[in-house]
Amino acid sequence: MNHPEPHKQPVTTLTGIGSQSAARLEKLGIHTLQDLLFHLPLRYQDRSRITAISQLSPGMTTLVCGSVEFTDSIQRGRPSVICRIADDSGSLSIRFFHFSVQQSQQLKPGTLLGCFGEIRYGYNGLEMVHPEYKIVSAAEQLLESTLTPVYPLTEGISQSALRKAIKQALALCLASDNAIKDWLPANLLTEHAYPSLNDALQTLHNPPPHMSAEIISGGSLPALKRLVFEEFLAHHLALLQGKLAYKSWQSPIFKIDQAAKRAFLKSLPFQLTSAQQRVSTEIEADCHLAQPMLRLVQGDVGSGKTVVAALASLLALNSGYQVAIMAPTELLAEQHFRNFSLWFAETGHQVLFLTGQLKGKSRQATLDALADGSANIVIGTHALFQDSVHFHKLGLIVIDEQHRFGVHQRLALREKGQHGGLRPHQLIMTATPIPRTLAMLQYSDLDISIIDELPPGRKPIATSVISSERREEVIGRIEHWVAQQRQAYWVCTLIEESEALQCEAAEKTAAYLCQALPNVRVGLVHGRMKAAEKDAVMQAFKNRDCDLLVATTVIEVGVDVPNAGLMIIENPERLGLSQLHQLRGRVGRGNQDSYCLLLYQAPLSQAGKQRLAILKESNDGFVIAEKDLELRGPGEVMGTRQTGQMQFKIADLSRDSDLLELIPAAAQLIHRQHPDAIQPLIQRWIGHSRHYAEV
Ligand SMILES: Nc1ncnc2c1ncn2[C@@H]1O[C@H](COP(=O)(O)OP(=O)(O)OP(=O)(O)O)[C@@H](O)[C@H]1O
Repeated sequence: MNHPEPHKQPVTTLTGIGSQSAARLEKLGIHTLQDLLFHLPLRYQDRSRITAISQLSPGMTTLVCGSVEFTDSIQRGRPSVICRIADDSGSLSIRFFHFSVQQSQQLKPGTLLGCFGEIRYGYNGLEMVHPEYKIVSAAEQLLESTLTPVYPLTEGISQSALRKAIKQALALCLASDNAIKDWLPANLLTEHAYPSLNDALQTLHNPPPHMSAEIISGGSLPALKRLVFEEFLAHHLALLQGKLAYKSWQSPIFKIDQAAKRAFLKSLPFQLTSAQQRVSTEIEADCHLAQPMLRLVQGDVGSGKTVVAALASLLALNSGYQVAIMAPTELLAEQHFRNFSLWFAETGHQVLFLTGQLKGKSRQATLDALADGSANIVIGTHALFQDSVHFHKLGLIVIDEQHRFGVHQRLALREKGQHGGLRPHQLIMTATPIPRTLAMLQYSDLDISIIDELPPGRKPIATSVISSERREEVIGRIEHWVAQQRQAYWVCTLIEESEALQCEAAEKTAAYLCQALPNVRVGLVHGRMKAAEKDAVMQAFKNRDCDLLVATTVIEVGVDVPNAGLMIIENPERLGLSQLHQLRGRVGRGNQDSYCLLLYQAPLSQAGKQRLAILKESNDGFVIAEKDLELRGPGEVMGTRQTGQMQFKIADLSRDSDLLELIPAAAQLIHRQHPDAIQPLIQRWIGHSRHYAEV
């Protein structure tokens, strides 16, 4: 093949890969030769030397070679064939299953047999069970000059077929005049002592035998580090690219109406903290430019992000633009709706509510009001960005709790929000402090503001870790608490994926608590209730018509009832620390004492207790997020709970996160000195994802 870019050729150009195998390889995400090159081994086998039989011990996976002494069929237990081989140092039983008569006949006494497999204890001492084997005329024929790669497979593709395909791909793509281009500049490679792309791929697919398999798969090998580095860099560049692309659009310039701002602030029952003021000023500066704002506001639970969003909205409204505010749950959307309706009541701006639950005529009326501009602010869930929603003049999008939506959704929304040649400003709010290194991957397309101060008078939430064996005692405490005119939450957590089970548990708990606490007015809220029902319960709780709110984790974000100062969280051991911190943040929102009881299911491991103790010791979301990262590793923290998280081909966050901090400087260097490398790097690792590159 003399293709100028052989790595872009489909796998069917290889000998032995027909359309059927190609379809199977697609399941591994392999379409082109380059995909094959980046399909790295899971581990390696050492077939570069033969182990003498006398040196074998159980658990070893190794190559042995000996001449056959005898071969016997065994009918006892699972039918098998036992072949005894011997070298100069001793003899070993090899046990085969599913062996045909023909296969056993090949193993005649005196035949030289090489076997690769694991050594175990058998009936008669050590044995090797069902190894890969080869009949040879000399032991040297068994030896391989490099470690043997073991690749992740898919049904219908054997290890040897994949090895052959990758070998061919390497030969075609890495031949000197056809080499796959190395887009990392030489000075970057030298700085980090990384090998070239060509060398890295050769090494990873065919490492020399002196490299230990652990070093390779443990992530400390420069060849692997280099590829991971390149992959992280590509993701970072893609996000930056998205930011630059968005920033190159025109957006409305919001004027700052000082009198309106003063009047608005005066109508609030509190004064802004200096952190809220600082962040508001940063937002004003962004929105005063003709390029769109892309700003993330990070603030710990209860730090007062909502009012900052309201001030940003005021800017848009006073400049004649509409505002869309998206919250991750109906509950939170409803709460924002109530707050905004109250705050903007005097200003004459119309605030509307739109969720998937809104149907028929009222939905149509809302859509009409947004389209003709009679509605100024709309608050809702994902439903805001459905195709049927058209804005008259959308100037600002606020996305609350954005970590729930993930990178891809955020970028998709950015695209949807455009109108009339102008792109709306975007403000993104999150209460989940993401450790700095991970923020680099999640948020490098955003400017970040941090509200690092809580409103005055907040007291730390006293947190206790209590065994579920003391459940009755805890229930007694609620009675006492409610008698003091305070309110409480009881949060039921179950395996998160099963919302149905979670709701069922909450229903049972509510029924039990109703019975156990006859003087306490118990409410129930869970994800399967209709919006109107939920709203009624929440409203009752807010109005103090309900003392104890039994809830699932739907109340995790945003819910704000300052008189509720006691929270019991059942089975906290099932949740991540940051999520627990969010939940706990529902209390401690006023200036009275507040408590959180983590009612764990006994027995709990030492490590589990240690994890919960972190919450007891700290009330700072950033500290907790860092500890969570330390304990669970970035894979867990970023991975499972996030939707739309990044998919990596090679990088593994739990192994490679130490490389993340090198990335911003490398990205700057590429932007400054090698801008031509940006697109190829993005394409190599991410492809033509619209979500990243062009918005
Ligand atoms: N500067 C302030 N002084 C006193 N109270 C404030 C101040 N700012 C906000 N609050 C009040 O603090 C509470 C929490 O504010 P808000 O709901 O905006 O927090 P948040 O940052 O969105 O928290 P969460 O992430 O938990 O939803 C609200 O009752 C709000 O009215």
